[in-house]
Amino acid sequence: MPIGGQVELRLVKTVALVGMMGSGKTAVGRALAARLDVPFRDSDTEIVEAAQASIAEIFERDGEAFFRDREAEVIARLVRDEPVILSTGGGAFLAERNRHVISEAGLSVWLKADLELLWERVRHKETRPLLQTPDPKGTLTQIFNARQDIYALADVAVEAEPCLSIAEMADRVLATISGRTDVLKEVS
Ligand SMILES: Nc1ncnc2c1ncn2[C@@H]1O[C@H](COP(=O)(O)OP(=O)(O)O)[C@@H](O)[C@H]1O
Ligand SMILES: O=C(O)C1=C[C@@H](OP(=O)(O)O)[C@@H](O)[C@H](O)C1
Ligand SMILES: [Mg+2]
Repeated sequence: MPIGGQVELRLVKTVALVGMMGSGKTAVGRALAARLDVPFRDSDTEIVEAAQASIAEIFERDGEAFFRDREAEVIARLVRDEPVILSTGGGAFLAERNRHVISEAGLSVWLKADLELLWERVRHKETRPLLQTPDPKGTLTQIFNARQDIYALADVAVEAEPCLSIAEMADRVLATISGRTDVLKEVS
């Protein structure tokens, strides 16, 4: 991908996007992969395709623990392959096994958004089973508070802001990691 003239950047290490539901992992990850011309993977999508069922159906039918096991398998498989942009599900980074495989093979990037922005993004969607409660905003707040310290373990944090489009967020991630020569190599 040519950036700023003749410089081309080649992804040599998987970049795993982590963070809360609604932080933009899926949307920004897809844009970032397109920008770098590398494959995009989303752990939720892989699970859904393998199970031939939605995330909500898997939670309902098989339970969250089953989903978390499939999620760990998918992430371990994906980080072994060629470097990709990998968008994880919001709960994935909580598990030590996932943090471990991601840190062995890739760079973790936390898309850090405040609660109001997250709520605006998830409030009208029914695709996230953890928010199907009588008080979804209260639940989101609890999850947010419980997870912040764990997301902070990521290698890099990138602030999400309401004024930034998906493409601008992808640019911001790229700008943040562009100095990491272990992740992006300049090809002339
Ligand atoms: N920077 C952004 N600007 C506008 N909308 C966004 C942005 N990032 C994400 N969105 C939208 O917010 C919603 C949640 O984004 P998504 O990528 O699914 O988040 P995650 O995968 O982290 O749960 C989607 O409708 C997506 O299109
Ligand atoms: O935060 C979580 O525990 C979850 C986040 C979801 O992914 P997104 O973060 O992409 O919405 C999905 O994996 C599942 O609903 C559980
Ligand atoms: Mg997602």
